Amino acid sequence: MIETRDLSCTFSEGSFSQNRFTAVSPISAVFKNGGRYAIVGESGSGKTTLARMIAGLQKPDGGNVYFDNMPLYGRRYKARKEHFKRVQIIQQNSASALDPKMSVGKSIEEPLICFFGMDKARRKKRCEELLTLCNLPVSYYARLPSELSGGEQKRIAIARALAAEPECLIFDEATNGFDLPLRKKIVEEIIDLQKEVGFTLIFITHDMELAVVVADEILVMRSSKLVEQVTFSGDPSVFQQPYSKVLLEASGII
Ligand SMILES: Nc1ncnc2c1ncn2[C@@H]1O[C@H](COP(=O)(O)OP(=O)(O)OP(=O)(O)O)[C@@H](O)[C@H]1O
Repeated sequence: MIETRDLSCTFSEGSFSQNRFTAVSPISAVFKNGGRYAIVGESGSGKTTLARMIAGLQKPDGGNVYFDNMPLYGRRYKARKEHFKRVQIIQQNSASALDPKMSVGKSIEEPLICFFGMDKARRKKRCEELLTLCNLPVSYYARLPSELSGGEQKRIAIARALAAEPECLIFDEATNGFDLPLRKKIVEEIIDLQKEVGFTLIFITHDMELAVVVADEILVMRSSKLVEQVTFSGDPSVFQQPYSKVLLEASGII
């Protein structure tokens, strides 16, 4: 189980400024193993920063992230390999995170070497399994990222993340530039993968329409704050806060 307790983050307002602004105000939330969660809110509300703190990539200013009650951050925090195995994050610019000179196969094999020390033959086999799992042909093994479409690059990023066999996968939706059918297809694929593999899914989006499809637990964020966290099973009246209703209305759900 992942828990954030009073987790907060501020950033400097500029290189020459002493002032700081709050990207995430203290947030306490629970993410149970194998659950599907969505963090939804407008651009700049702090969703990615919250996710990056959970992923061990952004040190908080206050509070902590707990994995089965063990705190992640200490006074001399250094990002640790075990944590990256536990939580994988697919960030908005996942395609550009792929090394353009590295073949798809090599990219997916990196975590297999790093986390499992697999030999060449086992790596290749596992890599082909992951490509198939992510609806890609095994013949893509030798391709370069530049030889793939945006949607295919996203699937490679997902396959690479799953290679680590994480407990939790954070998917920063960011299908900017993708048309709606492709966004929906990738979302459907993520849900299918979650059901098949069983990781905890934290799905970040500004689109309530996607959040209600993906998640059974929805966290609504606005201006760095957690507005509410609701368990959702199809009935929009569970949302109590006016801002959540604005998002539901904007998506045509109510
Ligand atoms: N490394 C950073 N340094 C300074 N400011 C940052 C940094 N990262 C994020 N911010 C700022 O923190 C605020 C929250 O950003 P964040 O990316 O978490 O929001 P978001 O809800 O994920 O937005 P989006 O949906 O547009 O990705 C924004 O005002 C952003 O400009």
